[in-house]
Amino acid sequence: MATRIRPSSKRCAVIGGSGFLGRHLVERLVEKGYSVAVFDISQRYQVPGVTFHQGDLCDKQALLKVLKDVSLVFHCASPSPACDDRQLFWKVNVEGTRTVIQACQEAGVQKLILTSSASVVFEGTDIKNGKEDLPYAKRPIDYYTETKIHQEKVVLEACSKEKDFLTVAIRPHGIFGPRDPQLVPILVDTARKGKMKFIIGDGTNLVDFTYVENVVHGHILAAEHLKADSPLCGKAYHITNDEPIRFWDFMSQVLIGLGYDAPRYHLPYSLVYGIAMLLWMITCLLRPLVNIKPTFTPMRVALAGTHHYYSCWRAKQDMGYQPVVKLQEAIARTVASYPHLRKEELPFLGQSEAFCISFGCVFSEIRVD
Ligand SMILES: NC(=O)C1=CN([C@@H]2O[C@H](COP(=O)(O)OP(=O)(O)OC[C@H]3O[C@@H](n4cnc5c(N)ncnc54)[C@H](O)[C@@H]3O)[C@@H](O)[C@H]2O)C=CC1
Ligand SMILES: CC(C)CCC[C@@H](C)[C@H]1CC[C@H]2C3=C(CC[C@]12C)[C@@]1(C)CCC(=O)C[C@@H]1CC3
Repeated sequence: MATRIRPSSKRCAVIGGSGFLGRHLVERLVEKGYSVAVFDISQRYQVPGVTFHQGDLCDKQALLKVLKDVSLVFHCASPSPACDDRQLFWKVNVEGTRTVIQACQEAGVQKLILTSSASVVFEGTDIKNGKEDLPYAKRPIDYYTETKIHQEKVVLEACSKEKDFLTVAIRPHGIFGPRDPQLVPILVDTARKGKMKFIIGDGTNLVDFTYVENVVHGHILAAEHLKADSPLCGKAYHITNDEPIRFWDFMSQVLIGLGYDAPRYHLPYSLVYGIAMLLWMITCLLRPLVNIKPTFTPMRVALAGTHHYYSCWRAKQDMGYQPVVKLQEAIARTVASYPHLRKEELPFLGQSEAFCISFGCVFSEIRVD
């Protein structure tokens, strides 16, 4: 019988390595002396020593070519939550992840680290210091979350010491940092349209925002501690900054840092959530004709108006996790990294005019892409 030669434990692949988190992860892995192969549907950068493989993770043959001499795989690919395309989420996050697992097992990969999400337990109601044993959301708010739940289950169930294939899921929350295509750009876009004048709810809700380097650190620690006799096998781990902050304070700090005004008028949470729900249903009905993308989706409103912060005690205990960049330093670095999103000085607009325009915008403007 032919014996399989084990690839070095420092040979890894990053599926989704062209994305925001993926690229930060690749850069850190290279710094730590790993040899890295990136697998992604698109290539957006080049790093010396990193090989790029363009392909769809739903394509097992394409994956096999990359995974054949790799012992460790990070899977951080997903369609953007903003696309709200149920079929695509199922195809990539659930079916595609099954394909990734099969390809890993056939290629002899020993460890798979999945980027899941703390949102897998979020149903739109308060979560305070949530632990990993909270049940999965029975009624997930959006299709993205629905498929992240199935994806995490599939990966954790595949963990098998007998098959020499170990898996773990990292659940970050609200990742931010340089090059993020989501949080800061959407926030600034919303502010530029005059829609960031309002605080949804009383503004005291605490939330986790996690700096990308801390998320990367959590992934690498998980990879290095995942062994047949370790408690990590088949488990999920919250990775946060361990400094919950008021959602609206975080938004305000980023906005002010970039030269925009902080939101200050309050709107009742249930009113905004109801309107967001109504708008979402209308967009679904109209979808065969036009693709409308409202800024205030039910998920975003729920995230903006409820407490949702998580304990990372399990990661501290099992893998020695501690955030490496504190929140205030992380916000400062992030703001400094977006000079192109700074506010350009515009002619002065009176406070009452600004209020009327913004109030109208929030409810009336729907963007048609
Ligand atoms: N950004 C956030 O706040 C959070 C993100 N996550 C998870 O972290 C992971 C990374 O997210 P981001 O870096 O923010 O997203 P991103 O959109 O920047 O990166 C995702 C990457 O996946 C690739 N991809 C998508 N479909 C693919 C396919 N079929 N085959 C191969 N590659 C494909 C994309 O091209 C992209 O490069 C995702 O799994 C996401 O669910 C979890 C919690 C919070
Ligand atoms: C329009 C404003 C009310 C909000 C602007 C900022 C939001 C775009 C972001 C605030 C919290 C973010 C977040 C995610 C995406 C961007 C935000 C909604 C996720 C949904 C990304 C994917 C996940 O797995 C969970 C994240 C939670 C926080």
